[in-house]
Amino acid sequence: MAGMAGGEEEEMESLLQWAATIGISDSPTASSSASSCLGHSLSISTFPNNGGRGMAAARELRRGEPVLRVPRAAILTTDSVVAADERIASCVRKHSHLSSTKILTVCLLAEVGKGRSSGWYPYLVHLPRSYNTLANFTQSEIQALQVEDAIWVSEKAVQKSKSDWKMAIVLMQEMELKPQLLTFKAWLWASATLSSRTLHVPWDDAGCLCPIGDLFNYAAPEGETYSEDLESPAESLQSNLFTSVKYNGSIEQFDSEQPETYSLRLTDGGYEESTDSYCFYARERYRKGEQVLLSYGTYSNLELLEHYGFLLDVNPNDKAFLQLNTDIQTSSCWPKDSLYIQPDGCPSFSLLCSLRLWATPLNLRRAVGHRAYSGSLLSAKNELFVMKWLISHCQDSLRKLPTTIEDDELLLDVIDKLLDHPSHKTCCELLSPEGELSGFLKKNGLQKNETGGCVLPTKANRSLERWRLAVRWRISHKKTLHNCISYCKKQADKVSS
Ligand SMILES: C[S@@+](CC[C@H](N)C(=O)[O-])C[C@H]1O[C@@H](n2cnc3c(N)ncnc32)[C@H](O)[C@@H]1O
Repeated sequence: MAGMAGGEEEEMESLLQWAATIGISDSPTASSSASSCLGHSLSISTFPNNGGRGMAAARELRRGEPVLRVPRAAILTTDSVVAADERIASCVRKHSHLSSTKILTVCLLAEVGKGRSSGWYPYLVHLPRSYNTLANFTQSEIQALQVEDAIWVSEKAVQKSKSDWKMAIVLMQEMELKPQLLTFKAWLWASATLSSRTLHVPWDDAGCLCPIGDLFNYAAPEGETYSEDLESPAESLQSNLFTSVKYNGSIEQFDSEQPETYSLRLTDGGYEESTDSYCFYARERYRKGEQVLLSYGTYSNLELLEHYGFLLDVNPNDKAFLQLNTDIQTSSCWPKDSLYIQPDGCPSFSLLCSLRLWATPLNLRRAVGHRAYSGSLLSAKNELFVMKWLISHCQDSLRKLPTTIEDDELLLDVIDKLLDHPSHKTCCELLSPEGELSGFLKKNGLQKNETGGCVLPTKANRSLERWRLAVRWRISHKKTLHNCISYCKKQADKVSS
């Protein structure tokens, strides 16, 4: 278990041993008496810059090769919790009007409340203690996102968590959960656990918690071919699931001697009814020691932050939305959420089409509609107008934001120093700057004389991590707008030459 401290490693060993006894395995020749469920295909390792704790290839893995199987008996779903406890079952029956995700959240808290007597205890103790999903952001951390849309999404996430908790509290009281499990803090923890870790199962929209299977970190899907029955990104978002791309084969083929079939699988994993187990496959070829990643679905950075509490510096699926007036939004029939700028600065197909139509006089729109919808340029004059409008709109948006990319990068540097060397002399030196940083320090009660030479309190440290995420998010948003300006300038030159 590369990169893990001694105690942590021992605890992890007990989880891997428990997992083996309940039939979780990364090997075709699984044995419930094995001392670990891993070792044949995978091992647990730490990837500091790529998700922290994650899965490493224990040997060279071929693309499409099965790497892990988790039997249904091991996964935690509402069904499995309820089946093991008649008292929980009867309470849940009385509250069947609650959404499946709220019920699973309550079931998770109920299992946590059982302590060592929970069948999933060895798994539950290894869940993260805290999360950085948007619902966990404080008002000042939300404001650090700077962009109105992103602030709105974050505030909505916080409000939704609060109202979900209020709706579920009666059920939790009836279950007689311990007082500390009835708090909003506990609810936030449980709902972030589900949001960031559940996998899709066909029988419950809330999904499942999958021991060991939820240790894969994320890689964005890029140019992969999905099977037709895959949920759309919107659907998978709605149900907060890892998107599990289904492989229409059988786990009977969990046999490393079938290279040709592996290359046909473009799958990460999914629940397979034929064997009643969750199965995971290598999404690409991995060398020994490399991190084995899973695609949870197609997400923009704001969506990753909302549901998983992280973002990618390079995310091919990121989207920057501009404030568009209603005339533009209604000039075509494209939905509002398809009107965005891609990370390379190129406007989305729908945005370009809408702008070209909007820039066309009303009485001529019908006549050029079919050309606009097929993605064609309408005229040099029209294109030039659209490009100039985009340039000035991006410049305006950037100007309205309180800081530049350069300011943000400097701030990020300071935050990194504070996180890396909280007890270092530099930490004290960093405590004097004006603006955002001094606001943060005040908010956390960290005046210069109070931090000299000591470690940052846990609460301040976590806040700093979330603030860092907000600053990284706004940098990537601003970069996209700058890229759009460059893209449009080039297009405008091309059209006018
Ligand atoms: C399903 S868990 C993966 C295992 C997790 N690292 C753990 O230690 O339990 C998903 C969480 O891992 C982290 N994560 C996954 N992929 C990541 C990535 N590419 N970069 C940063 N964090 C990532 C995020 O905190 C996310 O919410």
